[in-house]
Amino acid sequence: MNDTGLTDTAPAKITARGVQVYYGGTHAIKDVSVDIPDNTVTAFIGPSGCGKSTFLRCINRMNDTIAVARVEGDIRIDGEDIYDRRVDPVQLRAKVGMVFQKPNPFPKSIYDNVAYGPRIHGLAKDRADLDGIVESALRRAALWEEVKDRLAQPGTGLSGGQQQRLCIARAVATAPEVLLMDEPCSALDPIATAQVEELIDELKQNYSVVIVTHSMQQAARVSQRTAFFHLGHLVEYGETGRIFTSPEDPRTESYISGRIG
Ligand SMILES: Nc1ncnc2c1ncn2[C@@H]1O[C@H](COP(=O)(O)OP(=O)(O)OP(=O)(O)O)[C@@H](O)[C@H]1O
Repeated sequence: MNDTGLTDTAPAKITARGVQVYYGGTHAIKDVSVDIPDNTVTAFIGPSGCGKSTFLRCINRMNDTIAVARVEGDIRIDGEDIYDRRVDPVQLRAKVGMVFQKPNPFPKSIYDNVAYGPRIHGLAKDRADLDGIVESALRRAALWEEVKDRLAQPGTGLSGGQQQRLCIARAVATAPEVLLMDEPCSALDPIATAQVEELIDELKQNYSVVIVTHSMQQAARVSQRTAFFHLGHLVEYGETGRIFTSPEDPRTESYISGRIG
């Protein structure tokens, strides 16, 4: 590992090279290169406005939906350039699922929330197959036992923590390989947060999970690797324990000791 965030060993799931993001005249991400491994939780931390969410959104081309945003550089998943003209962003987002800060279930039943992606991507051959996909996604999101008897009820009727797990179930239902989470616990109480954190730990068995968090405690609890961003730069990236106990860059050290941010 060198200090720019590149690994020399195992092949990375996600590789970024020389990524720049501009919002009109604002240069939000400055020459970021990073290798993100599979079956790992990677945390993005840093002060407000440093670009964590912007960089996360590059990984499933969500910045394409922002008219003033411009992304440059190279981002690959399993070696495939996700910005290649032949890549359909809708297909990409099935492969790279995203969970947002505020739980945002669709105004549909619990079942239909989870079935939505598999339906639009034609992943189920019949109703029984779809039922199986929905059940398996809800189980992966540790929600099945709580909702199996009320699948026809609205997703919006669940508690905040349950809604967030429903959104995780919706994301995993399309058999993604990468899960992006943008402050997924910030609207949750401590008990729901603990449940979602436990779930994140389990999800890494099947996915490369990347989480933006404002909570250093959360980054320390859930992630194996941490990337510290500051003013659009990726300042330091490495094994989470090392970043928190012996950061190499004075900016990282200032942030984790509470002097900036
Ligand atoms: N849609 C947008 N249009 C214009 N500028 C934006 C947009 N989104 C973000 N920015 C700017 O890009 C920079 C990085 O913002 P970003 O939201 O990625 O930071 P962040 O580290 O995730 O912040 P926070 O922790 O506060 O969510 C900031 O200067 C922000 O004002």
